[in-house]
Amino acid sequence: MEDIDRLLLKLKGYYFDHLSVDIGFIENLDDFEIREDDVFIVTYPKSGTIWLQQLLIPFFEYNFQKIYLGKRPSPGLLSTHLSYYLVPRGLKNKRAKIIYVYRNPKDVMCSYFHFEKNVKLQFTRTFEEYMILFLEGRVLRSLWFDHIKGWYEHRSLFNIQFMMYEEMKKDLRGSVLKICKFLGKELSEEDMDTVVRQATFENMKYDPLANYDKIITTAYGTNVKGHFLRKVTIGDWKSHMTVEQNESFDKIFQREMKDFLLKFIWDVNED
Ligand SMILES: Nc1ncnc2c1ncn2[C@@H]1O[C@H](COP(=O)(O)O)[C@@H](OP(=O)(O)O)[C@H]1O
Ligand SMILES: CCc1ccc(OS(=O)(=O)O)cc1
Repeated sequence: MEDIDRLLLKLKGYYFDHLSVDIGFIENLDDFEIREDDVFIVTYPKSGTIWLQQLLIPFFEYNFQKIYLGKRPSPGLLSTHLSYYLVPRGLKNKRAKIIYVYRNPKDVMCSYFHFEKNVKLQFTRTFEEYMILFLEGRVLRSLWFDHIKGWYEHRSLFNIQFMMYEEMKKDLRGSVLKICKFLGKELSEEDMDTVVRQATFENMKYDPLANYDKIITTAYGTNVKGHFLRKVTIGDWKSHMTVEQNESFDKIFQREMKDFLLKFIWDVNED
């Protein structure tokens, strides 16, 4: 497992991938101009980023199409997996709004494992090996615990709304209402119906835009086997993790997340 540091690129203490990273852009992030009406979707991978995006909007630090973001239309809607300390100064000054989507980390890990397996053809790790890397933060976008704790503990710096993937899954309409309230937007019943319908899994599952098909094949090649939209369940981890793996995950989770205030939903029957 020693090849991780060759496959990934650590910049400013955070893992990026060689393929997509624009080093100059990352180095100058602090000065990137943030506008009052910008909205940022912030996630750790596999937490529901694309669900929030719905339409093809530029991925802040992926930008394969080399769109000049300085000329983005207003309001700008951007998404990022960056850690709180890497984002532009303007965000830390509450210039724009941020929606942070989080998901229970066992399902994140399982979703990420499949994504890596499907997209990166050289990926040969077993689930057991992947779990070790995930829990050590030796994966693209580094440690899940650091990501969520960093954003949550520094929330007073930002104009930020936290959303839970599992709550969106259980009550999409209620979640859209919460987002609208945060963004100061009011939707008619009809528009609300359209937004909710467009964001259902059934509607997005085979949508090439929602699955980043073009971007992914441009970046990773045409042999890519999988899609971004996969299983979409709460508690998928139960069909991946052994009792021992689950116990060791729980031990680390309890140590890392002691006193953490946000709640998590691990099971589809849980409220
Ligand atoms: N409309 C939707 N409803 C529920 N889950 C969705 C969704 N669109 C995407 N997802 C899920 O979000 C995960 C991908 O997250 P991201 O966009 O951050 O990479 C995948 O999880 P699974 O692999 O568990 O199915 C994907 O299926
Ligand atoms: C914008 C395309 C893209 C490519 C790869 C991604 O992977 S990850 O979520 O950062 O692991 C995301 C988006």
